Amino acid sequence: MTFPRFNLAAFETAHQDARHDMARALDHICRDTGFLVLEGHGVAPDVIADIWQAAEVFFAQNSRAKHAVAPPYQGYPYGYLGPDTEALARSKGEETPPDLKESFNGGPIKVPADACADAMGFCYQPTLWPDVPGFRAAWEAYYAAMEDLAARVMRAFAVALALPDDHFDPFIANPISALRALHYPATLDVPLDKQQRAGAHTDYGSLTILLPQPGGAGLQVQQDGAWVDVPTFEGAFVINIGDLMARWTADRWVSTLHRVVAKPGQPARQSLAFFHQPDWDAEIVPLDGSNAYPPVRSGPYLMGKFQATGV
Ligand SMILES: O=C(O)CCC(=O)C(=O)O
Ligand SMILES: [Fe+2]
Repeated sequence: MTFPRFNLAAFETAHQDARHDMARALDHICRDTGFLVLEGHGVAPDVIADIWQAAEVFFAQNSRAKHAVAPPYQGYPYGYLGPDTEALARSKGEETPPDLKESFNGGPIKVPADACADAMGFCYQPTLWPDVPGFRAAWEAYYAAMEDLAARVMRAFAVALALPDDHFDPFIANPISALRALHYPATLDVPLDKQQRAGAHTDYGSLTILLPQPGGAGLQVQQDGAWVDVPTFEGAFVINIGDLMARWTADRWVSTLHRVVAKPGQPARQSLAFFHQPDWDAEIVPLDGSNAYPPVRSGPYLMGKFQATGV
């Protein structure tokens, strides 16, 4: 399969017929694989290089330094998760050994003044900043760039769904997205049975913006029962649809099962995943007017999903 690509800047500047054709192509991709390579994103190379390097420095620290920013209690959504703490396949009810990875997680930079108590107790808990020079500034700059980019992608999505381009704007005024830096240590031996770098799962939210290790292999999507490699392109992101968007579109669009495969002798791999999530109170009702799914609020929906993956 040739992996679908979409150029956001070309879409945004296209006129009438060309724009319509691109929107149709985007709709097809989201119905078919729900994964695409995003070009023309306009994120400044410095913003990417700075967070990439800050994450490398963070993960290169010893375990004690990393655990200094571990979640203070179980269920705290942010901080450092060491090896043996997460198995993503459990979100699909599959019992597997823990994923061969470690991660650092952070939440929204701005807290709205009227956030409710449940939101304050979950997604608006503070990000725990590691003692790595320049980390916080690099992280916040990248997070802000991802928030802007996700809003632009949501506009393209609206057009692809034959809606006004600002349709989603009121739902993503104060998004509760999370940013996750991932490090997959080099694999020496054969992993345990069913053990992966990231077990097969779907993402939870509206869309994910992934920056994979340049030239690195391992991310795979399931297509017709087979695992297909996702290619990496220098300077491009990988975008995928999450469960909430599939639900929003009444399953017109697919939230595709994916994993990061583990094999013996792999070099270390790093990636950054931005999980875009509409405002806590955004009510997600099927866009086609059907009753395919009852309404859910974005925040409680996310909280419910979050609980299943700890080991
Ligand atoms: O690291 C990657 O390439 C993908 C990770 C992923 O799918 C996730 O964390 O949800
Ligand atoms: Fe994922």
